[in-house]
Amino acid sequence: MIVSNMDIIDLTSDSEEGIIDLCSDSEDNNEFHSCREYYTDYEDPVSPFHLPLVPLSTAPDQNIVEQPTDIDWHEIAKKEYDDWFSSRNASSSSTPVENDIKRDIPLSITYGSAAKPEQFYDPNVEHQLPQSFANGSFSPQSFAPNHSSLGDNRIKEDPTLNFSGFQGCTANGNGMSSSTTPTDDVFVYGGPRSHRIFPPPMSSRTSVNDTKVDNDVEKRLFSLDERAVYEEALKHITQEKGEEDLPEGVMSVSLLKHQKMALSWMLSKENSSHCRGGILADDQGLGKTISTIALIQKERVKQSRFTNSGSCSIKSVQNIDDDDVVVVMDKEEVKAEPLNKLDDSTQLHVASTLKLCDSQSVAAGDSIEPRKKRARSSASTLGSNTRPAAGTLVVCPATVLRQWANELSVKVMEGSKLSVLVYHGCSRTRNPNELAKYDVVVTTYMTVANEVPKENSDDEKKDSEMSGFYPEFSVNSKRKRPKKQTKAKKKNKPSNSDAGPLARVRWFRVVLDEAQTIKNYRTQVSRACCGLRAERRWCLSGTPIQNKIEDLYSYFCFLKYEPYSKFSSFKYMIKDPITKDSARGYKKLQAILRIVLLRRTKETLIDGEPILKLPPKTIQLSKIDFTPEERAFYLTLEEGSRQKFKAYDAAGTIKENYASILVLLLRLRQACDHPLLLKGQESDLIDNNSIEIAKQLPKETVTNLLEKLESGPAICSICSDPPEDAVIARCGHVFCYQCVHESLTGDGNVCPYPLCGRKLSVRSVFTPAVLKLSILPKLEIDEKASCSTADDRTSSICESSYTSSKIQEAVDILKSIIKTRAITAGDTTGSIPSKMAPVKAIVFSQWTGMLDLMELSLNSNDIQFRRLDGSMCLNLREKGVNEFNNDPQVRVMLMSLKAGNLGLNMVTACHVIMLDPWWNPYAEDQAVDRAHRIGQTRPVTVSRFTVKDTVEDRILALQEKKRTIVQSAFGEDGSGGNATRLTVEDLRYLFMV
Ligand SMILES: Nc1ncnc2c1ncn2[C@@H]1O[C@H](COP(=O)(O)OP(=O)(O)OP(=O)(O)O)[C@@H](O)[C@H]1O
Repeated sequence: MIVSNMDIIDLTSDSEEGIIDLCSDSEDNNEFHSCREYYTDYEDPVSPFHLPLVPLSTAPDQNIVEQPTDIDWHEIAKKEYDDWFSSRNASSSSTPVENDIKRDIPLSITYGSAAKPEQFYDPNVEHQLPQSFANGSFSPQSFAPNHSSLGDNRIKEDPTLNFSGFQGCTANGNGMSSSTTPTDDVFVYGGPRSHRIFPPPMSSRTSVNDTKVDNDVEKRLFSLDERAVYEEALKHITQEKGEEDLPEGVMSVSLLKHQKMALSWMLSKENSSHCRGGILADDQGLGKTISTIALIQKERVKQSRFTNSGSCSIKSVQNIDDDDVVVVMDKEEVKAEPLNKLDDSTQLHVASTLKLCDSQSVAAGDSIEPRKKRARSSASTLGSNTRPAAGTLVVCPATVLRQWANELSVKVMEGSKLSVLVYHGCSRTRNPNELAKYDVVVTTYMTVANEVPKENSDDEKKDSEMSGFYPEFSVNSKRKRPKKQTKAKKKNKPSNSDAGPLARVRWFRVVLDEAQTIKNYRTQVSRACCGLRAERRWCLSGTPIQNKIEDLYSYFCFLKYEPYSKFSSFKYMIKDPITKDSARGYKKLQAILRIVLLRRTKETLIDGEPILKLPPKTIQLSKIDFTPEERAFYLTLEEGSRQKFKAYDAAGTIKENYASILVLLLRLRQACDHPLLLKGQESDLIDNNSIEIAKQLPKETVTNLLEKLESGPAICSICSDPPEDAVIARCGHVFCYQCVHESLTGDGNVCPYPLCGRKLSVRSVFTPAVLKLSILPKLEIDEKASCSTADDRTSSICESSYTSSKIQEAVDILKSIIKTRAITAGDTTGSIPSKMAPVKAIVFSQWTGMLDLMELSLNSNDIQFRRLDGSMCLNLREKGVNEFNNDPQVRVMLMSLKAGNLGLNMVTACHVIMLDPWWNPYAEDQAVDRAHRIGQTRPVTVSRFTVKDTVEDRILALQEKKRTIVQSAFGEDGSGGNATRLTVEDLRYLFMV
């Protein structure tokens, strides 16, 4: 049985028994299993999906009436028609969509009698039809919508539309009416419930200058854009969801069932013709890294062919610039270096030898021969027009760089080792040929942002800023542009020599780990990732949507998932339908996602069994009471904030004062942790190197920067919160100290502010104290951000020696954990019970100031701990994590939520304490999953702290709202949500106004 993606959408709402929501990721109903059951066991001989392309006018009413299902296809078809028709008529002026389409319309398209029907639809071309249609297995009379009831008057509304002359409506051998269709027929393809209303070809027209008709044509072309998606959906729905495995001796671990399924899906995606890659969106800790390593191994032969001879793949490579030439070079033996030699500036050679076979042997388990690469062109001949073909590039946050390298080494057997280069640090090679020598190159997002130049011109940039979207990156658009334009554009395009090595090779595959890093498509990092040349592209993320549906756009752009990789198309085809009718819009999105996204949660069942036998995770919400002094302090602060908010509200200036209001909220949130957090610790953040750099700036610049930094509330563009320990970059952008340090750690030297992309190092990011010290003889720090709310009664609680209620609660829990004798790990996963392991805990806070205060309390209680935050260098972070994982004396890990929530494996902890709630619940989920993941053998307890009757209670409620949007997009619940950043209503709620 063949269905279209759109059919799925509609069927879900009518849900007959046996028809399951294919798009949902039902927690108690495994989708693959259900799909298989349905499509093999359930036959619907008069399925709407067997619909031929039928002129509406040929459909007699009785066909509709006689349908054996309860679904009124006629009514639905009518509605579809209405929708299509009204949208066609909706806009007469040029929309961004139309503009895009105009750009993309081949100049050769002509109208009138010269029109080529195949521009729109060629019924004689078999591959355009659903299988059943092509095979003639459909029922010709079934479901032909009743044209008469579709309203001829609507057709007549637009007299310029003359559909006569369509010559191709025949379907050989399948019983369909083969008559030439006269005027005013519209053709329905894929079932009357389908959104696929393919327009007929244009008929006699005399002028191409008729704007209105041009728009009509464009609308039609536009709708045809989704044909490929539709056809892909057909494949994915009928396709058996199988499992793939690797032969013995390739990986050092056996793939779990869901990982075999992921491997099968990834293979099918990589070998499909439409969008070669996708989004693996399994929950954190389900093994996305392992599945990806398995994929690399499985496709190793193809990768080898690609890197060896480039030419075999060049035709299938998308986004190839016309100046690209695949170059193959000599490959030398790769020498081994131990993993522990890795430091920030080291390129790591993990494998001892390159062992690749020439033919299909890896998958089949044949012998693996050392690979020798032929030189087709020597490195010295590489000019700006040449790009060596390289293997797989893994891009990940700096924190997990080493973990990736480690997994690539440890999870692969000796005989199948991959050569791995950790490409990171200041002394990394500048030679692209070096990168091409490795099977896998692992790098950071910042390195990519640094090396892959943005390719849109200033005009485009301006246009983007004004219109809110980016034109397509030139790697993509260039392919479609006529040659003349390409030449003209060339002067705006950075030359190869401007780009770093990452941009100067053609990758077989690019994998973005923690792909939510690129969710803001305006950022340099997102645009740089899109600019990488690759044949296959993957996003790995347990939380691909964090705030809003637009988060997906970045991934679609990176994946070149057409037509949604253009913002205008994304908006028109995805965003707008959700705005207009969220239930239907989300259903469509689910279908679109289904083609490129595989998501299983830890609750997913496979064949009735849990996807993973993890020990249970218990979440305890600890509602803490303030002491009377803390309450008094908080109430004073709250009342002041509420009054200010009310004043903004009364003046109708909430939106204008958004940043100020966030600061009010920030203070309330911090007061819940410890009153001292309101004070700021800037005197601690004085870096002599930064002072030296600031001293070299003109005094006027320093004054301006200082003025901007102190002039008023700003929002850190990295975490979208008012900055903790605000710092200003040389280019004038303000961030949290920790956020920008995290972003620039190691080698990142691009300003992370959207659309900025200027070179930046941590030393060129200044605290107010640094700026002042660079121009003043001695520090005169303004204490205006001090604990000014404190009166005599409450001033004692604004000291670092004061243990706040939250800290006390955390310390009490930690003390009780430490008292717990080391326990034998349970055997919940079926693995061999581990030896006696001490009970350990991870403590998360979003503020480094709170971690500082926790440190003081832990020290005074003789609790050994380690710490990880965004301002630490990678070596220290890795050292801290290793010691926590391996030293039995170290019982606590203090982690910044912003820096430590991604990627890390910390299953030695079985207790997680979240000191403060964050707006985004997914950041918290990710943090918790450092401990609750494969390898965890003990039940995990999560303690989430909130202080009673404070803003924190209300944040928890807002978190739930945020979850709605993600659940809606993935079909994980029935409602449609629209949680984005805080709305005015949210703010009123938070301030209880
Ligand atoms: N089949 C397996 N056998 C043994 N260990 C496994 C297997 N699959 C995954 N693991 C281990 O489980 C842990 C989590 O796996 P992995 O890091 O691949 O998950 P992930 O989905 O990428 O997580 P995150 O989203 O947090 O990055 C790792 O320590 C990994 O080595």
